[in-house]
Amino acid sequence: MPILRLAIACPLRQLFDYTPPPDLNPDTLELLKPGVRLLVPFGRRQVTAILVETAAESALPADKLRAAVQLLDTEPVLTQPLLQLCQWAATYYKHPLGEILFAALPAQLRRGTEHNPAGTRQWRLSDAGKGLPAGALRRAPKQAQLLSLLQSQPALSDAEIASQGISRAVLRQLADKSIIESVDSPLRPRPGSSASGLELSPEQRTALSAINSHAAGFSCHLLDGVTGSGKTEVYLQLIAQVVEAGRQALVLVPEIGLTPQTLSRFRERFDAEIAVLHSGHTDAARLKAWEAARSGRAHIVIGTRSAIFTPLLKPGVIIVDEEHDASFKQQDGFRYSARDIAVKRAQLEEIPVLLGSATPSLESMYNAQQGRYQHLFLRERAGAGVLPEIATLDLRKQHLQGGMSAALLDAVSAELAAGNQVLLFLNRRGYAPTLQCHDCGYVAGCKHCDAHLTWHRAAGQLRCHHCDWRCAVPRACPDCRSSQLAASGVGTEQTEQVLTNLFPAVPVFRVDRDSMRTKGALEAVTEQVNLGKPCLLLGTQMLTKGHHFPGITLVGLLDSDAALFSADFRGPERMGQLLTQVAGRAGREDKTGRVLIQTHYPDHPLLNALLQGGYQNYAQQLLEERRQGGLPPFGQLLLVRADARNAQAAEQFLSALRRQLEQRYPGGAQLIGPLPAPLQRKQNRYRMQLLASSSNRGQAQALAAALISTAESLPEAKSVQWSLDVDPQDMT
Ligand SMILES: Nc1ncnc2c1ncn2[C@@H]1O[C@H](COP(=O)(O)OP(=O)(O)OP(=O)(O)O)[C@@H](O)[C@H]1O
Ligand SMILES: [Zn+2]
Repeated sequence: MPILRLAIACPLRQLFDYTPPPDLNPDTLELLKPGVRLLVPFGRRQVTAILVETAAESALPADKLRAAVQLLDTEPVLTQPLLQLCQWAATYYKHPLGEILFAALPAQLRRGTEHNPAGTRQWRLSDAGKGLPAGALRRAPKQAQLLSLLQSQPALSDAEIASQGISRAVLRQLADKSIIESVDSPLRPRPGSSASGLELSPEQRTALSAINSHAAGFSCHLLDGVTGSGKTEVYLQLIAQVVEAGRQALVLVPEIGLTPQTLSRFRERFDAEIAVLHSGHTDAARLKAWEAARSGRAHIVIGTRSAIFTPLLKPGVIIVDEEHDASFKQQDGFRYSARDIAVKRAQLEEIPVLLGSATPSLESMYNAQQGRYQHLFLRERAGAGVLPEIATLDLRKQHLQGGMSAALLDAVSAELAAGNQVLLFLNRRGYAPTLQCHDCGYVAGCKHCDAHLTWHRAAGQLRCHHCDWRCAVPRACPDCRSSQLAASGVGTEQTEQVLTNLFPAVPVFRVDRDSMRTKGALEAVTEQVNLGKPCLLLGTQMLTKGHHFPGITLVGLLDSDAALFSADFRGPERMGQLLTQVAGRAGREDKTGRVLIQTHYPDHPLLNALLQGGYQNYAQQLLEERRQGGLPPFGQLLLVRADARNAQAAEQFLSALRRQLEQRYPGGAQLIGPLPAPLQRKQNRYRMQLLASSSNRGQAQALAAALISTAESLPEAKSVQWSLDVDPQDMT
């Protein structure tokens, strides 16, 4: 009997040994392939487990080994390369494999429901079955009937077999005799499955053929194309080729990029099955999409971050759109980068991967410069579009209405009068970021976090944007009883009100998390805007990605100052990306566009570098600074976070961790901290950090392993919650 080495969804970084279910007959032992699920006793419960490998013996004594209860699958739910990918991720991110594998499964399969891909599984004759003569198995008429059916047809589904009055028992009997075998419905090439694409520009053609010249085997390409340069068109034509060759394309988009507009662009182009994986879907819908991907029925799989773990029968290409986007990094639990995992997956699946962006991350830029990725450029806008002119508006000493200067408002009204559309960007929702007492200076703060409360005027509430705590707006100052409570700062709700008053004749569409909460709200706005009539679009980050509004000729950025003074070392990179992406919404077709950036610091060196040199030169300058600072991509970072009910406990844990590491690895690593997190108290927990950096990857991996084993052994760990973030993106 083989020993089954199983992964179980629990925080332990180990596999668990079991013996096979006792009632499994010897012929079905071969069903025990890595990637199948089993039901096993675990403590006093029964849980679902995934077979990772089999072994001849176990380190446990035989009487300590427990038997699995039931085999749940006849086919592995995770493909071999995917299993390998998860194992790689467990090692790289130092995260328990069981949790990673179970996160990769749809919820229903995690719970241990038997997996019966009804209607999708197909059966065909095995080689042994093909060797049988017509009319064989005469003594078992039902078996003979199924055999003869399969002798006349290449494959039949479960449903088709059942419709012939043949029971599952008969099917099992033939399968057990290895006369028939199940096939996942083969993906057939779909020639002509796509409506013909646009005629590519020379740059687009060069990019596409560069990717094609590597089509067999692994290769990684960075498609670095200015906003509106037709990157999506390159993806679509690449996907068409992949689908026509009978393979599947996996497309990752940022969380807010998976808009109905994006999807309809794919649906219009392809007469192929598209599976969409999105956290907003119900469990049942997710399972269906996942199954379509795994069985090979779906030709195209589109999803956000976690879709990178979707099993594919015949992968042909992986595309990561807006590869710089922060939402590709998971910020809690299993803290992985879907972009980095995409590259690893392509390597394991031996297929090309394409990372696309108008504002590539410094990591990808550097990888391209080092020759690890092939750098492909689209320097011009596609079709008739030209890149917009960008200028700053000095806010100093200006009178502002709803956060807008007279100069900006003049520009807005001129565009509207000319029949054009305007987009205004303000990355702050609510009416005002703070409510302040004019008499004593009191500022309303969250009870549970070190943060100000945002005033949501329409709702009559103050809300914490960190923990979502809410309370009614006080009538008087809680400190001095004065009634002089006033808004300080401007949020989208306030700007919307000002715009509605100033431009009563044009519709104002506000797009932020509050106004777009209801299903279909964003579609409704997009539809209105695409009618092309003059309108004002006002929004947060939600408006920056995946949107193509051809009628917009003016983009205004209301407040760019906050981004200039970020505490995070990635702040300048994010600012450059955000400004470039927002600006890129202007003048996307035949109309030329203009961008106005409001700031109190028109001479700020970062702003000037970006506006004068464009994102490419700006990024180059930032890379140089990172090199000098030994920061990513030149060094690797590991961030240990700890939080506790009191600040001392978190600090003591991290100090102890630091001391131990210094003793064990003198001179091996640079450690900074423990330091308070930028938001030190959140939901009544005190948060501290210890940052470790290393100049090479091998060393960083060894250090990460040491961090984990040391932290797990510290007695101080009992009173804190802690986690390790490998390649942290957000240091808050
Ligand atoms: N070869 C082409 N000929 C004519 N028009 C094109 C061509 N390629 C793309 N376009 C058009 O140009 C516009 C912008 O293209 P697309 O949305 O693909 O750009 P993008 O680079 O993906 O944009 P983003 O800035 O949103 O990342 C679209 O309307 C598209 O239909
Ligand atoms: Zn709070």
